[in-house]
Amino acid sequence: MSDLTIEQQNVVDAPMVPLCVIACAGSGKTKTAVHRLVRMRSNLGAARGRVALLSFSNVAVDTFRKAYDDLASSLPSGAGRSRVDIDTLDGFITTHIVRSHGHRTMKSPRAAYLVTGDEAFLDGFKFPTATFPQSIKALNLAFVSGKEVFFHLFNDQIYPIDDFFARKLIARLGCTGAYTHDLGRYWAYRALKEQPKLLAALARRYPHIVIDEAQDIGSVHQAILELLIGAGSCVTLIGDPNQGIYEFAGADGKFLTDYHQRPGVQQHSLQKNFRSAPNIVELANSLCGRGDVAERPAPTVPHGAFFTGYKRDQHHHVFTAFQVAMSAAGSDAKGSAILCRAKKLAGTMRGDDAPVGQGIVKAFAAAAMLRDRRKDFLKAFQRVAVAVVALLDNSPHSLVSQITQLSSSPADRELRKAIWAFTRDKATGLPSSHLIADKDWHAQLLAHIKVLLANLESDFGLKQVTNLGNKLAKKALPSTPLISAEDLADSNAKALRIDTVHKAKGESMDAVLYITTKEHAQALLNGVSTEVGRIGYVAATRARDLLWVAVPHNSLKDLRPQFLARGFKEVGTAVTPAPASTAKSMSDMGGRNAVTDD
Ligand SMILES: Nc1ncnc2c1ncn2[C@@H]1O[C@H](COP(=O)(O)OP(=O)(O)OP(=O)(O)O)[C@@H](O)[C@H]1O
Repeated sequence: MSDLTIEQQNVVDAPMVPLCVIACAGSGKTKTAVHRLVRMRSNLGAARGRVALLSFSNVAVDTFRKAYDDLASSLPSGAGRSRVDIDTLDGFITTHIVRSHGHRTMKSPRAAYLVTGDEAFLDGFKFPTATFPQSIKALNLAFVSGKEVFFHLFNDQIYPIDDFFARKLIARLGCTGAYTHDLGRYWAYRALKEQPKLLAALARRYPHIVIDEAQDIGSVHQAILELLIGAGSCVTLIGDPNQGIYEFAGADGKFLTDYHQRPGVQQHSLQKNFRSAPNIVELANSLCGRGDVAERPAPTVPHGAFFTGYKRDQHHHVFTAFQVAMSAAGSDAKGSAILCRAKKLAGTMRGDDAPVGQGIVKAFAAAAMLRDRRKDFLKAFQRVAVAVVALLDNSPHSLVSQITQLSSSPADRELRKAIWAFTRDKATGLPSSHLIADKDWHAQLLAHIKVLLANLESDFGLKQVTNLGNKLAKKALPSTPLISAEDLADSNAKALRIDTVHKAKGESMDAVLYITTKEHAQALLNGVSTEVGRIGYVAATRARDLLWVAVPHNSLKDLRPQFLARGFKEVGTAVTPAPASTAKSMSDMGGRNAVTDD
């Protein structure tokens, strides 16, 4: 453990009390949390309780699990090495509360199951809005001043849902055993409130809970944690309030920032940034008002924070110029990204095509694109599961969940295997998106689906609908391949990942290009007091060596003085790919004189 810094070591060595660790970007929260976990486990010795380390994404959980497996070998064999649970907070809640005990509170005769939101039977579970009825999937819950409040989001705006109506709708769905992601937390909270023995048993089983990325704890999560704290669990929070970007989902970071004020909570802080070059750490400090210290020396390659302009619909000029700067900086294309705030813009910049086909055929077409273009096999599998179930007659409401969630039933596992095989295998299952959509792709889809449905009937007793032809009609399919010619050519620009800031959270990247609107750039420059400002902060602090912020060309005049005042340098985008010898001049680009305005 000698490679920990003193501040990290202090967290690891702290007594077994609740900690509040406020840590800057790139400060090694992962390493610190895993070392702390090993120490806690070691301190507990043969004691019976388990320790839970919880975070918010599956990627973070995988990283923690690997790191724990490596480190835990240092524990003596009797130290209860395996009495540790590493999971997402929602995974923990689902496993220990909702799936095992939720049905009693939900008044469901069967165990609770998660719905994706696309199941056909959910058409009967909608709530009215000012415009059109919305699916229960869009119903959100928050605690405001200790009171449950129901709402939905539309165009980034929050709209309340009538309390009486929301409760009735949730209860009606609850009776079927079904819950959405948001409602899973609601039922977990209610189950703990209404089943005191369950709460006591859970707190006894988990006397210590450590939560990473604690700025993302929403109000319902917090209400659940408060119950566990009240029942005796010792909860440690680790996070960075400046990276709180889930306010829209009820996570305002206050639980983390105020936690140290509670009696018995020990406060810690991590202020060394291992990720970014010193001038990017300085910029981060200037945005958030902290005084964090860069652990890395300045790289010898061109590096730093730059801004530039782009013209409407001409992002590709910026992409090209950024790639030139990346090669001068020696940035790895696989470990770099173009980021933006909105999912829709990320999709447009990636060239995601508008979905084709209609109804169930559209779902299969989307699945084929997810598999062939995005290589996202899991999402493709989930889409296929929903589409196949929609082709079955009178199937149980929980069937999609039985297929897509890990189930202990051997029959469910076999069914899952069959749907996975269909998703993967282009020759006998979901046809290749390289085929002409309205001819070959659709014909193969029909033929392969018929075989699959026949097998599902013979092996699992699942009957197909009688109007299969109608459900799989060849409507709105183009007479070209589903996948575009550009994708087939696998163009260079596509080699660079394009994603939302939310997706890139927690990652380190060699080079980051943050594409902004004027409003997003202004929020970034204003600091971390708003959510959009914090989104900009998260984008900026992903970068190890190179950060570019691109703003609409016509806002450059207004924003330029503020960028320069924050320490950014200006670059133009009319850069032609240049030999490595231009690297030095890229590093020196700065101020108005060096600008090649486009
Ligand atoms: N004591 C240390 N010595 C050397 N490198 C370290 C140390 N602690 C952490 N690091 C490195 O710092 C980098 C950033 O760590 P990590 O990704 O855990 O940061 P983080 O605190 O989660 O950041 P963020 O909140 O911005 O995502 C990693 O490459 C990690 O290996």
